[in-house]
Amino acid sequence: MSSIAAYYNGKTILITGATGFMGKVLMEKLLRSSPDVEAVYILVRPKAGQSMQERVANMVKSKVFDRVREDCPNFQEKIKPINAELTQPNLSISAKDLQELLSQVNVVFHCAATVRFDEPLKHALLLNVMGTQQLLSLARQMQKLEAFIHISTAYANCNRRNIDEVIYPPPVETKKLCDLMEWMDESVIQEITPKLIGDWPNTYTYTKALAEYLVQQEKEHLNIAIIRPSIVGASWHEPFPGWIDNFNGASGMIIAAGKGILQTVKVNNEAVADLIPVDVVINLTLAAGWYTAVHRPKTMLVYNCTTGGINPFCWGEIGYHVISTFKRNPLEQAFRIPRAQMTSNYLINQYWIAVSHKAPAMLYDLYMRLTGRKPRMMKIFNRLHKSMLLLEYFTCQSWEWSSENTNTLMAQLSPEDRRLFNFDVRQLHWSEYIENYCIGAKKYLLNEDMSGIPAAKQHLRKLRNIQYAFNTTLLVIIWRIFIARSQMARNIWYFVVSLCYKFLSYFRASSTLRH
Ligand SMILES: CCCCCCCCCCCCCCCC(=O)SCCNC(=O)CCNC(=O)[C@H](O)C(C)(C)COP(=O)(O)OP(=O)(O)OC[C@H]1O[C@@H](n2cnc3c(N)ncnc32)[C@H](O)[C@@H]1OP(=O)(O)O
Ligand SMILES: NC(=O)C1=CN([C@@H]2O[C@H](COP(=O)(O)OP(=O)(O)OC[C@H]3O[C@@H](n4cnc5c(N)ncnc54)[C@H](OP(=O)(O)O)[C@@H]3O)[C@@H](O)[C@H]2O)C=CC1
Repeated sequence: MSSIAAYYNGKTILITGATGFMGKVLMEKLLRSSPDVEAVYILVRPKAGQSMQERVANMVKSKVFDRVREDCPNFQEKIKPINAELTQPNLSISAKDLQELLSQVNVVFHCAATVRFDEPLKHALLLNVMGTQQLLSLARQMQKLEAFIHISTAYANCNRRNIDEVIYPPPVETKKLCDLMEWMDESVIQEITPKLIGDWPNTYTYTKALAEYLVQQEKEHLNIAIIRPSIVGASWHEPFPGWIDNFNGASGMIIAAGKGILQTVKVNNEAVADLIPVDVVINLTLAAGWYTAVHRPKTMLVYNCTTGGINPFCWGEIGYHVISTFKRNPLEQAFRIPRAQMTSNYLINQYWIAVSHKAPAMLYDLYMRLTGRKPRMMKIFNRLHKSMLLLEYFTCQSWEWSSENTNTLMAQLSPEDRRLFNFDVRQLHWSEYIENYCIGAKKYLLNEDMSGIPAAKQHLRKLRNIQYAFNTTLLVIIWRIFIARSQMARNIWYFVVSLCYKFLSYFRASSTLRH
């Protein structure tokens, strides 16, 4: 029997961020592998006009729980939602709920965070740092707590090239920064944010670095481990190959490439693309929870959860596999044929943006206007360019993460645990993974049926014909203008035409002689 699965049976778990991408996969795996888990408390806030109860009811119906639904049809009875808002004092948890949590919880998995790169500093700080601090002080009061697992990011220390499994000194004293945020005007904060975050590319990675330091400060009082995943992508195997439900990380760009919208992207083709499948991260998280609770390591362990050092794959190779998969399995109603110019050269990239993004968008919008419809392509491209600008920091350079703690943990697992909670990325076959990623994005994110592929291929053929016709017309027009204006161009043109004519006459004469 798996020790990890056995450990969670009978335990009470608290998960923050359970409605998010990783939280859902964590909850699913936990409920499926340890069906006798006592209860899984999840902190959920009402959102977009939906109450907490409505959100949870919708969530448990989602595809991600299909496997667990089959194995244990009453799995949702184990899920106990708690109304909470991590940015509010005491997390906005009612006194009754709080008592229940403090007396019951054995393991905390803290996944909630804002992952947006453009989040205003104040809000990122409130949620990623102060929210974590509040949760830690709650955890200190939990009577039966055995482990606290904090999900950070491998890019929390992206201002360094080599990142070990240690906590680095924080860029600033958190308390001072929080005090500043309290009295300073929002617009001033916005203005000084680049100065405050310094070497960090965005408020997300900066606040995750601050949160790591806070977590470490609790190591004397709590049994803690930190997991640092790199760019979390679609699942490798579980619950289904290619399962994905949001546009974060590389997913949005992959889909934009499949739709033929993204035709050029600024990347260093040789830089390592440190993608990590979501199920690998979750297996490591559950294994680390078990190890922290059962073996109680003397020091707080940080686990870098990355692929680059073990099984590297470059952005250039990702681009190649994404495009070839989408040519074989096209997305519906593509804007253009999938193709990707990938370069780290600013000028070349700007050229391709003008030629293959802006020009087609303008032409398309003109066509929409002429046919009495609302233009929308330029707006989509402006949004895409904004996203590309925020992501290029991660696609134009490489980092090296050490993974000793992760490897040591793997060595501690029984063969059964290693099979059920596999996080050995040496076995990852990239081309197969990328293919499943693209198909998963098509099926689970865009809700496209695989039976629509012949029609999508037909649509691509139509786009190819339109493109050929357009290019030929353009070439003829340019040439006609050129000939009309330049004597030299005319001479070249007559020379080429007479050469062709002579060649044809010779060919015809020699074939007549042969007969
Ligand atoms: C050949 C190709 C190779 C690929 C080669 C490049 C890969 C390049 C990856 C680098 C990856 C670095 C990753 C760093 C390492 C971490 O730490 S990964 C995790 C960290 N967080 C993230 O990835 C989040 C990054 N995203 C953001 O911060 C924000 O989305 C951005 C980029 C600022 C854009 O903000 P925005 O313009 O306001 O757009 P956003 O609100 O996100 O989306 C608006 C709507 O469009 C939808 N949407 C977004 N994208 C799409 C899409 N593509 N299609 C359809 N709908 C979409 C959204 O679902 C959303 O819908 P609603 O929720 O409004 O209904
Ligand atoms: N995705 C990735 O590529 C990576 C993620 N990580 C880390 O993994 C963790 C999970 O990320 P991921 O699942 O992708 O993120 P998601 O954005 O999918 O999920 C974030 C979760 O946090 C919750 N949350 C956000 N704000 C609040 C709030 N104010 N109060 C309560 N809950 C809140 C969200 O709830 P709601 O549904 O209500 O919005 C959601 O459940 C994060 O800590 C992130 O930093 C690390 C590396 C890469």
